[in-house]
Amino acid sequence: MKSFFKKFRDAQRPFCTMIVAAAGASSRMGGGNKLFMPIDGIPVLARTLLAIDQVSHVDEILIAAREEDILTVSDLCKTFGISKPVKVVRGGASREESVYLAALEADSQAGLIAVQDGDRPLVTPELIAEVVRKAAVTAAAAPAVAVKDTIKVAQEGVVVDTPRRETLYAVQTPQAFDADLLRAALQSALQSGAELTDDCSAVERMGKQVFLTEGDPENLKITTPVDLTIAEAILQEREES
Ligand SMILES: Nc1ccn([C@@H]2O[C@H](COP(=O)(O)OP(=O)(O)OP(=O)(O)O)[C@@H](O)[C@H]2O)c(=O)n1
Ligand SMILES: C[C@](O)(CO)[C@H](O)COP(=O)(O)O
Repeated sequence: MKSFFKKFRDAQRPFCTMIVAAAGASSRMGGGNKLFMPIDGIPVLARTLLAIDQVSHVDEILIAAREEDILTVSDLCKTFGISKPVKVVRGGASREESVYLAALEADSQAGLIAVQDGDRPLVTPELIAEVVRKAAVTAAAAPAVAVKDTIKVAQEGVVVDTPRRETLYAVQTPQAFDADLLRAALQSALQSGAELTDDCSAVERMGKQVFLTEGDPENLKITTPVDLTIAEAILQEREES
């Protein structure tokens, strides 16, 4: 933590590495790598990278990809003219492992590491910048939207609890952290075998506070085929407005 604040003082703002998690199996998409599927002619991963590339708070991009996709991902960065320094590294068996392996490759100056899902192509540069700014003063930040549905906790199909909706948020990416904190938290989570679905959870396990910024309902994750259709519709609406 001390080194983070030192880097922040020395450089006005900390050097920020953006990890893009792109080493998944796309199993819920039901065939093909979703990250290369086009939305209005531009592949999902390219859209994500183009948004990140516009954010002045981000200094380098590290993409975790499956071994067999490393060349394709490097070519995609060239084709779409990504201008920030980019490294493509081999991902792991789980999302956490992919992020941890990439975090080990971050530039030694990095005071902050942000983590973006490769499959959130409608993320905006403004949302990214806000999360990074918040993490620079809190050490851990993530965008979230209040849930609209009533959420049930159930076991074997039977409801066991109904948490108060005012306390519930759907968290998105990018999630941004002090670099040393994130590496330590992911290492600890991986060693303990904890199964986590986001990076904040690893930091929460360390007893650290995570601060929420305003998420965007349009920052959807492309998970199943219908999400491609929804994303196309959102883009069309953005173009018309
Ligand atoms: N071992 C893994 C698993 C996931 N991811 C990435 O983490 C993001 C969020 O994961 P998810 O949406 O679950 O993607 P997949 O794991 O590819 O999807 P599925 O669970 O349907 O296989 C994706 O950009 C995915 O490529 C990763 O980098 N490494
Ligand atoms: C990190 C995440 O996008 C936050 O909403 C989400 O938890 C990833 O989940 P997945 O199961 O890897 O799709």
